[in-house]
Amino acid sequence: MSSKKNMADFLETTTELARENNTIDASLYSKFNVKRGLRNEDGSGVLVGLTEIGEVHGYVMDEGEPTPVPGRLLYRGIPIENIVKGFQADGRSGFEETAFLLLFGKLPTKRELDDFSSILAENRELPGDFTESTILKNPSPDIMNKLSRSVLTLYSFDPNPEDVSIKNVLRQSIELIARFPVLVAYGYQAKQHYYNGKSLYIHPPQEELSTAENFLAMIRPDKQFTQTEAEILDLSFVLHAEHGGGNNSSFTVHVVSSADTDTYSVIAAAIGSLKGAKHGGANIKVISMMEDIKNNVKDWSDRKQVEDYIAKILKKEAFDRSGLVYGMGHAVYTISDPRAILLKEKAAELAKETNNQEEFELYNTIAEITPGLFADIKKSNKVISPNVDFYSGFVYKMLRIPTELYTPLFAIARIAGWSAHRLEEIISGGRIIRPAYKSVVGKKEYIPLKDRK
Ligand SMILES: CC(=O)SCCNC(=O)CCNC(=O)[C@H](O)C(C)(C)COP(=O)(O)OP(=O)(O)OC[C@H]1O[C@@H](n2cnc3c(N)ncnc32)[C@H](O)[C@@H]1OP(=O)(O)O
Ligand SMILES: O=C([O-])CC(=O)C(=O)O
Repeated sequence: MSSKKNMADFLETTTELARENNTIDASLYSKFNVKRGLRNEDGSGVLVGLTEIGEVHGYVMDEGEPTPVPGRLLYRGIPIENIVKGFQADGRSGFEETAFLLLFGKLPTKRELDDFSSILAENRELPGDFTESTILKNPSPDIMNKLSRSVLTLYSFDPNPEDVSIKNVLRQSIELIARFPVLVAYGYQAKQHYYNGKSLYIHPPQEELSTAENFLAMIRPDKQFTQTEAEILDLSFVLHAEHGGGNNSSFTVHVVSSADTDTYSVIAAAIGSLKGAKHGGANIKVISMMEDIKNNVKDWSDRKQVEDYIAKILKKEAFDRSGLVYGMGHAVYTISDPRAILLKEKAAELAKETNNQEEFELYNTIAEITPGLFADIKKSNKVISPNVDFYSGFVYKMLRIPTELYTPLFAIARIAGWSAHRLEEIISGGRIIRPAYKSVVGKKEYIPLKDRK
């Protein structure tokens, strides 16, 4: 009998095997007209669904070619800028109104908004011994990982988890929208305590506070926050709440919902998608990329020095060697992402107040020079600009929010959009999503074990 291999030795001999036998000849994709990443040849997305929830515009078709235009984002047909102006003019929080709009397809009346806000407030508290048994007993170094495990565990606390009737899915969705800030805040506190040796703070949610206010109170030992901090976080929640059906996590919601599974399974899958560095996880990557740039560029005000370093990143010679400048580029937007424009305005205000103007200028320099460098180095005609993740982390940093919470903050907002897409898939989808993969391996013989080499 051969001696037992340990995992490290086993991987040493099998990693290349896995790579070799999973590498498909790149020319076959064009030969069989495969829409890689569900993208057409011209970069536009393959049309796979209809939605009334979110609309994302980044180009217009001109003589069959996508032509860049400034980005536009609409929730249920209403431009995002008008939604923001509306609640800001009233001096109230906007996330609850936005979640209602996304779920129900209309702006709430005053009465409907009050009812919805108080239902959210009443449902924030976690059930039974959930905090002790699930969050504190099983902390995670990663809050997105903790969030998805918490969501999956909520299944066991739900008296009616499998029922996919609209009324039941709506109930589950509202509970999740209410509880996400609590799950994230407690997951963070557990990490701080068990991994970082800090004191443990479990502040109960307060009924009179908005989603953003509650979140800030729950992550701070003294529960204190300023009105400006709450307003900016609320704005960020509104801007992150929805982005059409095609973004990776909302599409995940459509795909998994179409199999007729439970709400917790669907939302856990979406959280896994959002965590990715090319999707919501980019907001954390931007911060580590900026730290790397700050450490490697001597004079941030010297455009040439910054250019040289960004060129190195694009050539896979610096930072994480992926070749990506995080926070830049988008599958739909070209010239601009309207959310990045609004977040940049907030970043400018905060940078002035908190004396972070030098760093703000560095962000702006990178935003300005990357599109040109990208075009030159990658020989690409794809038009790129800062996306929502570019300035959001910098804004959170100036709000004194710890970095590991940046992607979870995205999830606290996006649960509203995911819930709306799940309902839309259940009500209007009606077919299991099942595209085709062509097998290109050919026929092979089964060889008996004793004859294999
Ligand atoms: C909330 C959000 O999800 S917003 C997006 C957050 N993600 C990021 O900021 C990560 C950086 N950006 C990216 O990776 C991409 O721009 C994406 C994933 C957002 C969109 O990508 P797509 O529009 O689908 O472009 P696609 O993946 O087809 O890229 C085309 C080429 O441009 C490159 N590219 C796209 N964006 C960037 C970038 N920011 N930096 C360097 N190269 C880029 C790709 O690597 C690819 O190169 P290749 O042909 O050599 O493989
Ligand atoms: O639309 C996308 O592909 C990604 C995005 O910006 C989002 O989900 O907010």
